[in-house]
Amino acid sequence: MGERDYEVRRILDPRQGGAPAMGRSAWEALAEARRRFIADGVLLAPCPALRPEIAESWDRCRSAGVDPDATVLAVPLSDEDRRQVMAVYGGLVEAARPLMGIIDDLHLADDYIFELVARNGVTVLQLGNLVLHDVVADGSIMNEPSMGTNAHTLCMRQKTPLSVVGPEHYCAALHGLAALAAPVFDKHGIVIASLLLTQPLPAEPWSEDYQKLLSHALGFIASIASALEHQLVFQDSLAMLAATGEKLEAATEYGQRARHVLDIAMGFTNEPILVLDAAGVVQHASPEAIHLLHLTLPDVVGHPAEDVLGLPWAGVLQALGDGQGGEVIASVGGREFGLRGNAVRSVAGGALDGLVLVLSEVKNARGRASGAGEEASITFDDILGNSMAMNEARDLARRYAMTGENVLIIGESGTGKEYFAQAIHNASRAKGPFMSVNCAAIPPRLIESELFGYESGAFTGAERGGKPGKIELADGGTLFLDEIGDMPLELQATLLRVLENKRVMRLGGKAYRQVDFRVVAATNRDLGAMVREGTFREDLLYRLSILTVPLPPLRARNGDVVFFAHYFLNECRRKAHEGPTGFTAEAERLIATFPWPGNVRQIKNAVYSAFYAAPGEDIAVNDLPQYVREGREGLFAPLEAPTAAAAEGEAAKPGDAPTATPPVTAPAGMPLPPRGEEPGAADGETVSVPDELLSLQAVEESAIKLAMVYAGGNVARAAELLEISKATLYRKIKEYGLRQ
Ligand SMILES: Nc1ncnc2c1ncn2[C@@H]1O[C@H](COP(=O)(O)OP(=O)(O)OP(=O)(O)O)[C@@H](O)[C@H]1O
Repeated sequence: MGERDYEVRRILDPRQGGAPAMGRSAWEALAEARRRFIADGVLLAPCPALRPEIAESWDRCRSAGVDPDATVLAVPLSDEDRRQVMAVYGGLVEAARPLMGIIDDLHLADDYIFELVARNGVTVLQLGNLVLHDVVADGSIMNEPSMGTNAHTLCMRQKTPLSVVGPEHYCAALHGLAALAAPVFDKHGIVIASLLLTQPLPAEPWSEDYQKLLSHALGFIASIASALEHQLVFQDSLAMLAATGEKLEAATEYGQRARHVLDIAMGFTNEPILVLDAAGVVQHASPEAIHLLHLTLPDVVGHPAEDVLGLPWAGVLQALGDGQGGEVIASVGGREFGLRGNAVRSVAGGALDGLVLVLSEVKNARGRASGAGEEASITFDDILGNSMAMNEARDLARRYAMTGENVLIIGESGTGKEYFAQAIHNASRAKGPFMSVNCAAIPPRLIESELFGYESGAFTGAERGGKPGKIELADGGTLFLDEIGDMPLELQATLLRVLENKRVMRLGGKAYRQVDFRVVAATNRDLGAMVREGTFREDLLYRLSILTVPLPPLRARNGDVVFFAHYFLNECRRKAHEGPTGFTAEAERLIATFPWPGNVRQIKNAVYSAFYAAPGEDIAVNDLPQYVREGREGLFAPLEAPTAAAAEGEAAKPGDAPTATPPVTAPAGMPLPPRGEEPGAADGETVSVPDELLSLQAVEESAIKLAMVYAGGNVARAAELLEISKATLYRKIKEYGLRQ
C-alpha cells in the first residue's frame, strides 16, 4: 500500500484519472489510430484520445510480435502449474471472495466477469456471468505478450486503476469489451494481483452516461482493491497474533512442565530451599524448608515472602538481590532463620527473575555458635605465646587450616586445643557453623544421637519433628570432636564412614543427607597406645591424624609462662578496672619455675585467683594458690580449709607481703573436695598430695570450685573467670557432681 500513488476519490472524476471521457469522434479517431499503427507501425499525431500508456503498450505488443487478429488469446496453463498458483494465492482468494461479491448486490452491471488476477496473469477467482470462452481459454495466462494491451496487465504495470475499452485493446478480439482494473498491493507496497471487471461494450459506448458508469465502476473496483489490501493486513495481524498465541501457549506449557520438574526436584534435596519469583512470591519450597519452618506446603507456596518470612520483599531484595552472598535474618513462629540468597537472572546483568533462598536456623546460620552456645571467636591472632615451640605449632596449624583437610590436635589439658580448633575454623570456614562435641562430657549412649540426630519417633523421648545432629548442623563449617579418645568404639566405624562419604542418616531416618564439613579432633590421650590396646580404631586414627598439630605443654614453652602471667594479670585489671598491677620478683620467679601441669588454663586460673586475693600493688607469693607456693602441681589444697599450721607457715614465708593468705572457705552450699581421697587428710594433718590426685580432671574440677568460690557462687561470673560458657560450666558442675 505504500506504493499507492493514486486516491480512489480522484478516480471517480473521469477528468482527473482512469478512463478519459471519450466522445464519438474521439472514439473513432482512436480506432483509426490503432488501425494505422497495426498496419504501418506509426501513430497518427496528434490523437488526444490515445493515452501514452496505451500507445506504449501497443508499441510493446508490436515489438513482441503479438498477433492483433488472433482469435484465441492467452497461454494455456498446466493443471500442476495452476495448483501451485492456487496454493500461493489461496489466502488472497479467500479474502477477496466476500469483497468481490458486493458487485452482485450493487447491480452495477448485468453481463460481467469480475476476476482476481494473479500477478503472473492467471485468474485465481472469477465471478459473474459473462462467458469469454471463445476469446480467453479457461485457466490460461493472460498477459500482454499473450493477449496484447489489456487493463489488468497495464494497471499492474502503471500501479494505478485504469480502464481499457474497445479499440484501446491491441487485439481485435477484445474490441467489444470494456475492462476496468485496479492493482492490489501487499503491505510492502508490492503489486501482487489485480481486480479486473470485464463487460461487453454497449451500442453507444461514447455516450456520456456510459462514460460516467465506467468512471464509477472503476472507482468501485479501486475501493474493493483498497478494502482487500486492508483485509490482507488485518489477516496478517491475525496470523501474527495466532502465531504469538501459539508461542505463548507453547511457552506456558513449557513453563508448566519446567515447574513440575522443579517441584519434583525439590523433593530430592535435603537443603531447606525456597524459590521466589521476581515479585517475591514463593514458587517452590523444598520439604526440608517446610520442615524447618514448621509450616505446610500450602502455607508457603503461592504466598508472598512478606507473609511467609515476615520480611518486606524490598528489604530482602536489597540485601540479597545483588548476588553478593549477603544474609538476612527472618523470624518465623518465634524462631530465627538465616537466609542466604542467590539471585537468578536469565540474562547476565539483566533484570532479576527470582531468588533462591537457603534457610538455616540462626544458631548455626551465623556460623559461630556451637551446640553449647559457645562462639568460635578465636583466631590465630588470639593464640598467645612467643616461644619457639608455640610459634611452630601456630605456623603448622595455620598451614593445615588452608588445606581444608581434617586436623588432629594433641596436647595436654589446657594447652589450647579448643583455641586452635576455633582458629583453624575461622581461618578456613569462618562463614560456616562451628559445632563442638565433647566426647568425654556426653554419656556414651547419647553420643550417637548427638552426632547423627534423629527423626521423630526414632526412640522413646525423641523430640517431635526430629532433631538434626551436630554433623548435619556443621554443614558448611567445622565439627570439633573434643576428647576424640573417648568416642565409643562401636561408633568409631560409623564416624569413619561419615568422614569418608560426607553424608549422614538420622537415627530412624531413611535418607542420607550430604554434609560438607571438616573435622578438627582433639585429644590429650595417647591414641597410638589406645589402638594397641584395641580401644581405638586404627583406620579412624589414620584418617584423623594425617595432619596432626602437637601442642607443646607450657613447661616446654620457654618464656611463655611469665608472659602468660602478665597477660592474664592485665586481663583481670581490664575487667576489674582496679587491683594489682604486677608481681613481686619472688612471685614471678615462683611462677616461672612451677611446672603448670594444667598448662595455660592453670596459670590463668592461678593468676586470676591471686589477683582477687592480693591486697597490694603487686601479687606476692602469698597471694598465689597454696599448691603453687608449696610447689605442688594441683589445685586441690587451696580449697581445703587451711590448717592453722599451714596458714601460719604461709604467713611466715619471707619476702612476701605481710598479709596472711585469705582463708579460702567454700560459700554456703559449695562442697569441699572429697577429703577421703587424700590419704592422711582425714586426721587433719597437712600431707603432700599424691600425684594421681592431680589428674587433669582434678585440675579442672578444682578450677571450677575455685572460680565458684571467687564468684560467690554466681555461675555466670564463674564462667567468665574460667572463660567458658555458662552452659559448659553447668555441664561440668553436673559432671563433677558439684552443687552450685
Ligand atoms: N595460646 C593461648 N593463648 C591464650 N590463651 C590460651 C592459650 N592456650 C590456652 N589458653 C587459655 O586456656 C584455656 C584453655 O584452652 P583450651 O580450652 O583451648 O585448652 P584445651 O587444650 O582444649 O583444654 P582441655 O583439653 O582441657 O579441653 C582457654 O580458655 C584460654 O583461656
